[in-house]
Amino acid sequence: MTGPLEQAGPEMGQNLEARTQLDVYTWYSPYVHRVAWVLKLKGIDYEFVEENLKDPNKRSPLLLNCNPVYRKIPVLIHHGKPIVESLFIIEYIDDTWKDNPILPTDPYERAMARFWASFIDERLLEGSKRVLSVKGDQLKMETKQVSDAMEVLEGMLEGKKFFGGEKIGFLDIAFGWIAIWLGAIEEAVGVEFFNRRKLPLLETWKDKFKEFHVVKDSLYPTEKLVRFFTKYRHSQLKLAAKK
Ligand SMILES: N[C@@H](CCC(=O)N[C@@H](CS)C(=O)NCC(=O)O)C(=O)O
Repeated sequence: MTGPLEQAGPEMGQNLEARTQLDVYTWYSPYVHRVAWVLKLKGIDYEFVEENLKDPNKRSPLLLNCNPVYRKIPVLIHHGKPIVESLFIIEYIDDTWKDNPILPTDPYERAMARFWASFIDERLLEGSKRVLSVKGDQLKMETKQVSDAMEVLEGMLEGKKFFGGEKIGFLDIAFGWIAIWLGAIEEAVGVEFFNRRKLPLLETWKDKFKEFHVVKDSLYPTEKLVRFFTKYRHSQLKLAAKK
């Protein structure tokens, strides 16, 4: 999926489903999906503007203006002001549209939620990108790091339905890509992160998360993701071989 995402009037929001079905360049982006899940969860209408990320040297003037530092998507434009970085965008949305809050209100709980969300981005999101890009002993090491992080998450689900407790919250949204993307990465690389026996709570959470109404609509066939990650892996390994 893609960005920038622009909050807009109801007429523009009505086009959302059509636009998300048609997106071609960045449909795979977990960062964009997590923002879109929150916008949908809160019932916020928005215009979805797609960015073609194929050529790293070609970025739209809109993206370059909105995110001159990282030149990455997603970006949320609200009242003409851009907000970047998916987790910050989600916090901004939660602070601005108060219905269906997803972050805890308690300051300590909020700080912890931020801590775990950044743990997940570093250890799991970046970790699984590294898994896709290496072979041999390095692959074993990176796979173990991701599996260890999964075990930490399993422990956090003890006695809970969702990471947010009884209902889906900030961490479920931040971790959500795991439920959808990680299995496809396992298949593309031929490794195992999700061991049903070792991680039964995460397995149950994964199934429940995928059933959640805002998530259900955004799922892609696993084969499409596996094909995407296989291609990505080949290009990364080819690049590494040239170095
Ligand atoms: N930490 C950022 C990561 C965003 C990110 O990596 N976006 C990718 C798409 S999945 C991107 O824009 N890549 C373009 C590039 O690196 O040039 C976030 O949470 O929003």
